[in-house]
Amino acid sequence: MIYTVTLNPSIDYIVEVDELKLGDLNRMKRDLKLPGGKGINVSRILNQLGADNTAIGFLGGFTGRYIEDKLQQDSIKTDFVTIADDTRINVKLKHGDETEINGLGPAITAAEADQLVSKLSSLTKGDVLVLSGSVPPSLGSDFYDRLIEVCHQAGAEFVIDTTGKALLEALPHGPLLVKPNHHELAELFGVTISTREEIVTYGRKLLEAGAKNVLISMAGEGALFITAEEVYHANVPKGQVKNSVGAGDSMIGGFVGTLVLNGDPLEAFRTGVASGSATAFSDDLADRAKIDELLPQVSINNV
Ligand SMILES: Nc1ncnc2c1ncn2[C@@H]1O[C@H](COP(=O)(O)OP(=O)(O)O)[C@@H](O)[C@H]1O
Ligand SMILES: O=P(O)(O)OC[C@H]1O[C@](O)(COP(=O)(O)O)[C@@H](O)[C@@H]1O
Repeated sequence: MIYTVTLNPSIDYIVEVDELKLGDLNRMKRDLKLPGGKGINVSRILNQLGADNTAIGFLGGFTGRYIEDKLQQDSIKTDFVTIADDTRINVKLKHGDETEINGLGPAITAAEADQLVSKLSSLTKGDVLVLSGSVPPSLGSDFYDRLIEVCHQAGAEFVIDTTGKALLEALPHGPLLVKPNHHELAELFGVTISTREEIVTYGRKLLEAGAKNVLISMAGEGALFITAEEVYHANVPKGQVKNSVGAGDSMIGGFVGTLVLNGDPLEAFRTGVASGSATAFSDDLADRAKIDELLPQVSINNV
């Protein structure tokens, strides 16, 4: 079983304006509310691919209920801890460009945090825990360490998609997959990266530090898959970008779902790229039909 963990879910409020006038009244051209948060997005893609999974984490208040309802409408299995505070709302402003304003997240009590850890007591060998997104400040920056320890004791695998110190500290515990984008990779090492060779150099450092598989996504420039033996590049299909929020999460969902379903890492890479692009070319996250349509357009080359 795959479990996705979203410690900090969100309603993604996507707002489109023709032109953004700061300090003035702007009227929306279009708006859209989506259940968001990185692990939740991964679960939505896993469901499209038919990979059995359960979404867990913290949800609270009217915003939490909205997300829970939406996930149930999509027949996604959930087992969230209900918290007293409201789940956050993240604003995604589309004004020719995309500007994101993400909330810090709700207050989570020690008792609520313990409840989440207890939910993982049934974790066993063969399970995969996908740890995705930011950690609400009230939980403390080392909360992922606690979950990784539970995972380790159970002999389960984990994937981690977060940034900075939390990601670096998770590497020695051997994540099945990490997927920074090329900007996050540069930030992680405090460097500027301008060539593919440099991306490979720093991507390899993530392997050396303990990751089993490394994907580096580069938005419209394709993606790299770095393993202990090989480096592969995938192109991205052509299409009109509608909304790239959730493209990275879709890539992780496509990769992990395919790896668990058929065990072929290159097919997992191809499906990951097709899923990311299918989301970029959709208003909401990708659906199965769009992923299947794009799959034949993704080719993978050894570099
Ligand atoms: N402009 C784009 N055109 C085609 N595919 C895209 C585009 N932006 C994102 N994608 C797809 O989504 C994947 C992840 O996107 P990226 O923006 O790199 O991740 P993140 O959302 O984590 O920053 C890419 O590898 C690609 O497959
Ligand atoms: O937890 P964070 O880092 O604030 O990220 C949450 C945001 O990331 C998203 O999951 C999208 O992530 P990606 O675009 O990286 O795939 C949104 O749904 C959500 O608003």
